[in-house]
Amino acid sequence: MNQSKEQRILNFVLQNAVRGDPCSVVDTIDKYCSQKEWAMNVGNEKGEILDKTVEEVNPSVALELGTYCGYSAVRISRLLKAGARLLTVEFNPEFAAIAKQMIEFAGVQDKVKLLEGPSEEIIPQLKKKYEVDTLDFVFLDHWKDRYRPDTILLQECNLLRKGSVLLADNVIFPGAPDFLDYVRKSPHFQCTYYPSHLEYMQVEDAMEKAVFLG
Ligand SMILES: O=C(NCCCCCn1ccnc1)c1cc(-c2ccc(F)cc2)cc(O)c1O
Ligand SMILES: [Mg+2]
Repeated sequence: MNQSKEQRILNFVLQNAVRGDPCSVVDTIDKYCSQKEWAMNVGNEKGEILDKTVEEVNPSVALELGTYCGYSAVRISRLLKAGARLLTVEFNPEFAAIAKQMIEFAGVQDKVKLLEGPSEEIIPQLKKKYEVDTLDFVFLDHWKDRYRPDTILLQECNLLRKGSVLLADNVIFPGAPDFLDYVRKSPHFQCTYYPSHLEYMQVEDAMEKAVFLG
């Protein structure tokens, strides 16, 4: 049975990165995906925007929608203070299995909880099943047509508080036009646009930050 691309990425990390060193895992994934096989990790250029936002927010509780191979889960969790945690949601079981191993190899498993399933089912469970009060930071990187409905669902579930920060990947490519329109027109969000490029490519992309105003 031939390997998946995601399995090849994981194997390259297991063979070339330093166990327990999140930065080396991030750099090794970027090396593989820029030189050998493209993959939809947020990448280093947009990753630096992610880093700056996480450092600015310094979240106690963070949510990621769209784990994929765990690149941004490792990237985010390496910046979290002691006791802070990241909940990351992945729908695809194969991706989740790869991400679990990636997170463990990076040594950030104590900060990260990987939740498998559809975001529309998991979000309403966060308070009671996962003991979340409100979310300080949300990274949206899953199906682009789920950004807007899940942002509405987060509000309906009272998971956002005044100052909660949403950061969305790919708002230009593949694009999330309905999400951009929604948050930019909503009186409940203060938005900032960060032009960038698609991971490992010279294609235009961008990230949108949307701060919940309550
Ligand atoms: O689709 C993307 N991500 C979601 C993957 C599935 C999420 C499953 N899931 C997890 C939780 N709930 C649902 C994505 C795509 C691209 C891309 C760019 C160019 C191109 F030619 C093809 C693709 C670049 C990204 O940066 C992306 O993030
Ligand atoms: Mg993305």
